[in-house]
Amino acid sequence: MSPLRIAIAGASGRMGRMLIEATLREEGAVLASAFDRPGTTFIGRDAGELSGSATGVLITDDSRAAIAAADCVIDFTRPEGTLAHLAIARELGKAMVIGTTGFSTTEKETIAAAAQTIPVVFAPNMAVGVNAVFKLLEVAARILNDGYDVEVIEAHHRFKVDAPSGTALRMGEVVARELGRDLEMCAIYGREGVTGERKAETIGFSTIRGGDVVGDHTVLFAGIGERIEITHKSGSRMPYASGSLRAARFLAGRSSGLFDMQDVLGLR
Ligand SMILES: NC(=O)C1=CN([C@@H]2O[C@H](COP(=O)(O)OP(=O)(O)OC[C@H]3O[C@@H](n4cnc5c(N)ncnc54)[C@H](OP(=O)(O)O)[C@@H]3O)[C@@H](O)[C@H]2O)C=CC1
Ligand SMILES: O=C(O)C1=N[C@H](C(=O)O)C[C@H](O)C1
Repeated sequence: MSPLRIAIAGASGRMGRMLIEATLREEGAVLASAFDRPGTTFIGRDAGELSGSATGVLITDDSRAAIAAADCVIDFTRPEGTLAHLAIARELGKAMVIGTTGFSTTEKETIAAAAQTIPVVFAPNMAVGVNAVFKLLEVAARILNDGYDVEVIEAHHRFKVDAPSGTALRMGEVVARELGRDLEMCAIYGREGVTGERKAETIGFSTIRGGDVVGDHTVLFAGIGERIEITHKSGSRMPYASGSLRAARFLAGRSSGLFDMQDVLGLR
């Protein structure tokens, strides 16, 4: 069988570098191309340079040519970049794994529309452990149900541009769905001043940004006389990259459809 050809978008970013390293290690996959936006320092340099291994693949700013050379694009950039790459992937009939976070509702609808013609895995967190936590949250919410206040706390590095994290929002969605609530109606994003007493049906979000924290998430169920905390801590970005390659393999041979890591991991 011919190897799965992978294109990495945002190649010189934190995740881009990790994805190049993971692709080079992945059996049955090859790094077909690596690209970044025009003006980025690493254009024209070897894609392996940032992780210390020569690949012969140069980072290009020609996104169309890079996508054309691959079977699947893995994209961890910014919403506007991802949507531009998605339009090209759709036109060329290529699969796409999207890890970017911070999309608006309308932008998410654009992704869903594209997935009617190409296969897409779109997930705020590709790590197996985080996806296991989503399942644990369903169970916890089902059992605890009433009488526990739900708060989601997340911490990330100082460079992160969106808040709350996509993972924190998904955790909130998972718990809200299980409790029969609509997150859009019950989410509280930070508190300040005289807020009044906490309303029972709300789900609160707290965001910490600092240093090089890779990504920590806790969901707190606070009752009277007891507290339950479900926590995931990332020590490395490699689990996100490995999960993305697993997602790319999952898409091989599919013609269209919108999936997330729960589908990839068979957790539905
Ligand atoms: N789903 C998951 O498992 C995970 C998701 N993420 C998400 O992935 C995204 C990227 O994170 P991270 O790697 O830390 O970010 P970085 O800022 O380190 O990297 C982003 C890369 O994308 C490029 N880029 C920025 N804007 C555009 C654009 N408009 N068009 C094309 N390329 C662009 C950047 O180029 P330049 O340097 O020139 O700005 C850079 O190379 C974030 O949304 C983050 O939340 C992160 C980790 C795990
Ligand atoms: O920006 C990051 O770094 C991360 N972003 C994702 C998110 O917003 O949930 C996933 C992970 O937490 C790292």
